[in-house]
Amino acid sequence: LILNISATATHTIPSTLYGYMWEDINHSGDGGLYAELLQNRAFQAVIPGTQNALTAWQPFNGARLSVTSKTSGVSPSLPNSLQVQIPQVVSGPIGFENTGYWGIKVQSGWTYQGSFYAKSATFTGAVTVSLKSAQGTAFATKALTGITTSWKKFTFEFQPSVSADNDENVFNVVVDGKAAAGQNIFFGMFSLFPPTFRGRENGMRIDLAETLAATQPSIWRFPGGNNLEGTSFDTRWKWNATLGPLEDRPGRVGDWGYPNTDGLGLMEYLNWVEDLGAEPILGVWAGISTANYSDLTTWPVVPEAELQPYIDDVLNEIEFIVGDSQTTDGGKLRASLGRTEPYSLKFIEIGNEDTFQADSYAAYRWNAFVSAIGDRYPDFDFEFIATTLPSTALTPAYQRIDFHMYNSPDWFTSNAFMFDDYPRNGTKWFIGEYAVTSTNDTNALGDIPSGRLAYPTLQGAAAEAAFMTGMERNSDVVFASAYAPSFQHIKNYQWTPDIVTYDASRLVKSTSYYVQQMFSLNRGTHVLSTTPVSSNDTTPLFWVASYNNETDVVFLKVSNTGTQDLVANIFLVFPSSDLDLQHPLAHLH
Ligand SMILES: [NH3+][C@H]1C[C@H](O)[C@@H](O)[C@@H]1CO
Repeated sequence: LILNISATATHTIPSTLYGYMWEDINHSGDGGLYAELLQNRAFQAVIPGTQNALTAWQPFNGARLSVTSKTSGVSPSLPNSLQVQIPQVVSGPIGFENTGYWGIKVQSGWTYQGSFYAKSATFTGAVTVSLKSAQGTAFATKALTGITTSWKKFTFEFQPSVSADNDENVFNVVVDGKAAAGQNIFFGMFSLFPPTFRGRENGMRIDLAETLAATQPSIWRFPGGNNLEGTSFDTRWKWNATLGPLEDRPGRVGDWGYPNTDGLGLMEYLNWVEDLGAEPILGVWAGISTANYSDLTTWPVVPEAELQPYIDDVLNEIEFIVGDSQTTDGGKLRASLGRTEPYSLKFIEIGNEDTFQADSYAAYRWNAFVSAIGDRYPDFDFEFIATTLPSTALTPAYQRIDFHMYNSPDWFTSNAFMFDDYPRNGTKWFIGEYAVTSTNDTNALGDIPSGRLAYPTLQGAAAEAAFMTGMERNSDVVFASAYAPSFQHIKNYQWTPDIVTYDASRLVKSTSYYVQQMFSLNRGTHVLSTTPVSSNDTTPLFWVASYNNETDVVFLKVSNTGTQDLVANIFLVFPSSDLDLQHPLAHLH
């Protein structure tokens, strides 16, 4: 392949071009990026007496465990407690254990910080907590005393003496059998954290956070995705239920079939986005919930006459994020939670993938939210992003639209040029979710036997790269993009493929991860046009040239989607007329 790269820059490349879409799916948040080690830590969003109320908890040495709301909970937001009944006849330590999110990493030298609430009408003895292997080896232990008849919070920290050689470890809680015989003890709101990314309290798991940060994302779309929407209006993601002390966060049943602790809440997300140096793309709830995936047309929609409370909710969420800490309620609340300075917020996405209820989106929902936000915040030049079909006419007309692409390698390669002749009329696209999901050209979201990918593949990553060259070349109309979904806990997931797969202590970066990293780390500021001057067949090759006018570097990104072991000799040819030594492109890196 011989390419002519023009020395004249075409358009600028927006700084927001590469980043992530994020929602708690596949235990990407709880059990993933959010560093809490104990699963079902506060018995949130579970029904006492049902099987899953005790998810991740198990008795030790014969204690009888049950989740109850009959006794007052740790807080109004956390009505459920763990009731531990100690048999009449028992000797030795007795209690219960948490098995974590399918394991707990035990690392010597780490300081683990933990807490729990306890009360008992009769028992006043010591409670001993420890990290233990499944075989009973204790790595770290702490005894706590002072249980009273009313809830009391116990905090502790400990350092494992040695690292465990696997993740089959438990957080073990015991009392002395003789001292507790025949008695009831109640526990609630457990928490156990390892060290976190940048040491942030209630923060992120270091290895996973570093993996995402290492791709230098410049946008972070959150909190969803379907997980924004809720399986009912009342179980939608509620920004104000994800703030403040963990005792004040009720949690919810997420849209992906497991309870969300909401410990990774709005402020944790906004702090994380700042740590990444990225722009938040805030998804706001827009009046539909995902009742069931089998029939998308039945998803309930808030009638126009009942929309105002949800609009007010969004206005208050935005005030919490950007409001003045002296003069606005939202800003004062934010300051009271430790953040005086407003967060930066530019992009607001109205809803998520609202293509199944496009009529109500077009008829009133889009307009209602955009107008209300614009009226309330006239001085903020928010960029509103629509999430319905691009063909849907909206009032006001959308300037930016989020469209999702999950398809086969062939679809991505044959659509790599879809934006080359897209009208330049001011409308800009956010490919807010995309991935090669299947080798099946006619059913990209089927099951594995029908071609669905369990994990990203080299073929898929090369096809994604081909498509990305098109997005970058046309980044005057594609202002942002995000592979999705991001994370997958190998022990419990709902969607494949995903860009990073992990368990309690290890992670695997996929081929698609490295493609995202390559495109994101090697960014030009301007696109350069190219002309192939070779005669041989270039169909399997896709490329984009760019120039960074700060570092004075020319980038040429090439994807070889060919199946043969095609060797591409790439010669960068500059027309001699352009090659005056003063020209910024003369110093080729
Ligand atoms: N159905 C996909 C589209 C939706 O927005 C996400 O929640 C899902 C996986 O990323």
